This record gives sequence, structure tokens and C-alpha cells, in this order.
Amino acid sequence: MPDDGPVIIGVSRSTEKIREIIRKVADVDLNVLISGESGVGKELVARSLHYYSSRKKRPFIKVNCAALPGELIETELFGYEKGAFTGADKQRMGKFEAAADGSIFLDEIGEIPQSLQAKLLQVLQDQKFPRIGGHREIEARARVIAATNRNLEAEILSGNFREDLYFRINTISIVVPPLRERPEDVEPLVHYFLEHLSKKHRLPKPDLSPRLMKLLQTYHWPGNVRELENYLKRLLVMGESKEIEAELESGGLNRNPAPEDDPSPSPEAVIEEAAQEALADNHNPREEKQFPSLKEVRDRAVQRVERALIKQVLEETNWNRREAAKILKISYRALLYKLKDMDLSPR
Ligand SMILES: Nc1ncnc2c1ncn2[C@@H]1O[C@H](COP(=O)(O)OP(=O)(O)OP(=O)(O)O)[C@@H](O)[C@H]1O
Repeated sequence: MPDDGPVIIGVSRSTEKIREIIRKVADVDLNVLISGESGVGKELVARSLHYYSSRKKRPFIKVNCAALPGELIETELFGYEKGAFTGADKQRMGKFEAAADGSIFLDEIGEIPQSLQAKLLQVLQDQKFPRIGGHREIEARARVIAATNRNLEAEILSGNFREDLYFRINTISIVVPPLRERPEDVEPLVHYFLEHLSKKHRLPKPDLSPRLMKLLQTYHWPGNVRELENYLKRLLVMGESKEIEAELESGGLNRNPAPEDDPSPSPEAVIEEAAQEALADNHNPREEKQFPSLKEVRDRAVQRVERALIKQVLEETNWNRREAAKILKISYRALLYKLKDMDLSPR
């Protein structure tokens, strides 16, 4: 592979297999579904598929389906005609049209609402669509590469994702395993990132102690390669190798302790405690007999319980919001809204 394109680093069997699949399918016009946890390298795989195809010189257009509410994803994908809805004061081209003969990367496809799933399926079948509010059919020629960090098969079973759309986008399936399942990739990734980042930021490449390398290889990596990259940026810029060692040692090696050693409360305990607190809020020593309405207590309890649970899940995922949203079974975007509302942040 030429060295100016995206490079997938790693020596594990699974990474080799992924490179092999990319070589085989890059130039075949089949839809590809890439799945894996957040930060494993799904976008990198998508960009490689595009780069090593004959569409390379054409656009690669990414649509993050989790970043937009349903109605906006639709306009984003298909564009609209002037006057299609209030505020549509001029015609706008959608991403499918912009991708033309290139590739369209539908990131977090599991987040698109049901109504839009039906429309997307239709477009993929017909390979044409009108802009919203328009009649003229536009050809959908872009190659579709989708990614998900959800288990779409489970989403189908729970009725959240259409099976027919799944089969349509999943002609070729590429599964990128979490970094913790391919520890042999850590060392080459570390060398690659340190080399690359030190050149990019014009900083000397730091020496890595064997102890730190060992810790990096045994850490649980809930944020996968992205988290590793961030640690290395920190090492390069701040030089905090001792702090990083201590962090990995305490947060990393004990991340998944046996349940009996687990110091964090169970979700039930978190709910119970937050509900108790909401009730305790009612206690007003000066006006013993004034009770709030049931609705008031319920709202307060729900808010507290939600906040406590979200906080706990975020702490356990090392503030990996995508992972937390998955565990909480809400969309990434919904979680971001809640964090804003609840004024929750890592520090
Ligand atoms: N095998 C790899 N070799 C080199 N860099 C990698 C590799 N895997 C991931 N990266 C880098 O790690 C970072 C995260 O990867 P990427 O954005 O592709 O993950 P993702 O799975 O698409 O994440 P998300 O689900 O959160 O969108 C990027 O900077 C990417 O270039």
C-alpha cells in the first residue's frame, strides 16, 4: 500500500485480517458495515476502503448520524428544495449528492430513527431519490460505508433497527475488535503514534520505560486506540510518564475486578440512594406538615436517579460518552443533552 494513504497499524491476527479484507473489497462496489466499540478505528477503516478504491479521487463524505436529530439527518442526507419547509429559503444539496461517485460514510448508523431507516432502505434499493420537497430524481451513486458501535443484531431483535436495512448495508461486514482483545497491537501503535506525533508537533520523541510499555499493554482501554493516542499525546507534550504509570496501574489493571472486590455500588444501590435523597429533600423541619405533590417528588427522584446513574456509568467508562450511551441504552446525542442539562463534566 502506498505510504501517503491511511495506515492501519497492528500485528495482531485480527488487524492483519482487516487489512486483507480492505485489499479485497476496496474496489468492489458493495456496501460495507464496520462495527466495533468507540475509538477502535472504524473511521480509519472506512477511509482506507475509500482510499484504496478507484473512487479515491472522488469525495469521501462523512455523516455522523448520532450528532443530528432525525429530521436533520434526513435533510443532511438528501438535501432540500427552496420552500420545502419553513426556513428553506434556498435549495441545498444533501450529502448523498455531494458524495456523487465517491463514498458516503454513515457513522453511527444505529442512531437513525425508524422513519428514516425506511427511507434510506428505499434509496439504497432504488439508487435514486428526490431532494426533500422536490420531484426530480437524483442518482445515488456513492458507495455506502456504514459504521456502528451498537450491536445491530440485538437492535433488530428489540425492534429498533430494520432487518431489511441491516441486510442491505451489511453486504460485507468488518468487525474491529476492542484494543484489549489484541494487546499485541499496542506496541506498534505506541511507536507509530510517538513517531507521528513528535514529527507533527516538532517535539522530541520521549523514552518509554519498559514498565510503562507493560502497563500500556495490559490496560483495559475502554476508549480503545483513541484513548491510547490521547495518553501518548499527553506523554509527548506534558511528559507525565510517572503520573500515567500510576493512573494506568490504579484505573487500568483493576478496571474489571471480580464482583466481590468491586467497590462501586450496583445500579440498584445507586437508584435506591438517589431516590432516598430525593425524599430526604422533602424534609423541612419548620413546616413538618407541608408535603410536596407526588409529581414534584417523582420529577425530583427521576432527575436524581438519572444523574446518579449517568455519573456512575461515565466514571466506570472513564468518561467515554459513546460507551456510556451504549450502556445506558440512549443515543449518544441524548446523553450529550443530558450532560449539558445536568451540568455534568469530568472535573
Ligand atoms: N490500527 C490503527 N492504526 C493507526 N491509527 C489508528 C488505528 N486504529 C485507530 N487509529 C486512530 O485512532 C483514532 C480513533 O479512530 P477512529 O476515529 O477511526 O475510531 P472509530 O471507531 O471510528 O471511533 P468512533 O466510534 O468514536 O467514531 C484515530 O485517530 C485513528 O486514526
